Amino acid sequence: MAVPAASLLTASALCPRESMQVTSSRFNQMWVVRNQRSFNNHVKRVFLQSSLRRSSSKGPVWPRASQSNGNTVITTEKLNQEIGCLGVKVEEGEGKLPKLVLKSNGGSEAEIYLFGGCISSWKIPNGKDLLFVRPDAVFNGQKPISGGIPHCFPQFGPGLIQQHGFARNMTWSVASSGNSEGKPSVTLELKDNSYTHSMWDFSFLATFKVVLDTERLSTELVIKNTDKKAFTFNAALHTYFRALITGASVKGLKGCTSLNKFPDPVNPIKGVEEREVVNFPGFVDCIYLTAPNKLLLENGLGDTVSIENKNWADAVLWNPHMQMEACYKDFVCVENAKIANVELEPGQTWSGEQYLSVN
Ligand SMILES: O=P(O)(O)OC[C@H]1O[C@H](O)[C@H](O)[C@@H](O)[C@@H]1O
Repeated sequence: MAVPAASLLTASALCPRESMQVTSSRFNQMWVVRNQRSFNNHVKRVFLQSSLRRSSSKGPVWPRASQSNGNTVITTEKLNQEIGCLGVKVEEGEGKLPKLVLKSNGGSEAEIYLFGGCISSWKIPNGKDLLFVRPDAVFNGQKPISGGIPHCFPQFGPGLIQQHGFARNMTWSVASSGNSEGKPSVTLELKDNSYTHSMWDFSFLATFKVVLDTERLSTELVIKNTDKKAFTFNAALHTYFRALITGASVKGLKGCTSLNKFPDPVNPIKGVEEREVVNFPGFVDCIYLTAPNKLLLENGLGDTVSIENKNWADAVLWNPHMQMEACYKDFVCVENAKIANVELEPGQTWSGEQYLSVN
């Protein structure tokens, strides 16, 4: 299946600083004046906490553009000066965690928490947020954000390290930002540190590029082996879509080999999906191997979301049903995944692209 031509690369030009300052500096100044004190306090707190944790080889590292060691304290103003540009700014999010806010010329919006490199919101021009954050999600920089598009890396799990890996549990830094023809973009990055080495003893560079178009949210995850030895990993984008569970369904999985993790997640039942349209009548936790590059989600709220990908070989459907009684009716997870291990020799890269869109 063809992947949309709207390539991530075409939107990669950095913002011209001069035009960025003319267009967004007043807004940023106003925001900085209003928020700098509490935000800086948060920055100091995070820095102190992470310094303490670093001494015991644990915990997130505060991000910095042009990061060398990740330990430098940076203010909102500085962060905005470094990465803010037309359609991209830094704001204080839930729990005072920093988030990037992207606004396209076409009226769509996205929010990305640096903690977890997690896209928490994707609003199409009519204001509907097509992503979902669970009501029990915490924004304390300690636990992964339960919602939006969390990363599962370097394992989907279950496996030897924490469920879904550590990437959703660390603070990513901002490598660059840009705006091409009204489409804002940011590239986040995550590198190994003592925390990751304590679980998975390899050096890596993960970059995550996000481009927001009017009706499309594109991402590209690139994993590079920066070690001297080969490593293997697997990964997923654990996307939570807002939905009405009784009306939600996914098309495109018929014929795929399925690994049904219900009732025993450690010994999934192998089968073949025979349904044209897969819905969510109860607990669902199922891996689909070699899924097509395009799935269609009817979210039950009147939207058809196209979920396209390049190189995310597999898919996962998940809904916890009564295990999460308070919210299971309001979302489904349709995840692009790479379940089989990818092996990377030193210097090699792997990339996976995801394109979410509505008509
Ligand atoms: O609660 P989490 O760690 O975010 O994981 C939530 C779920 O994610 C995936 O979809 C897995 O297939 C499930 O087995 C898991 O329970």
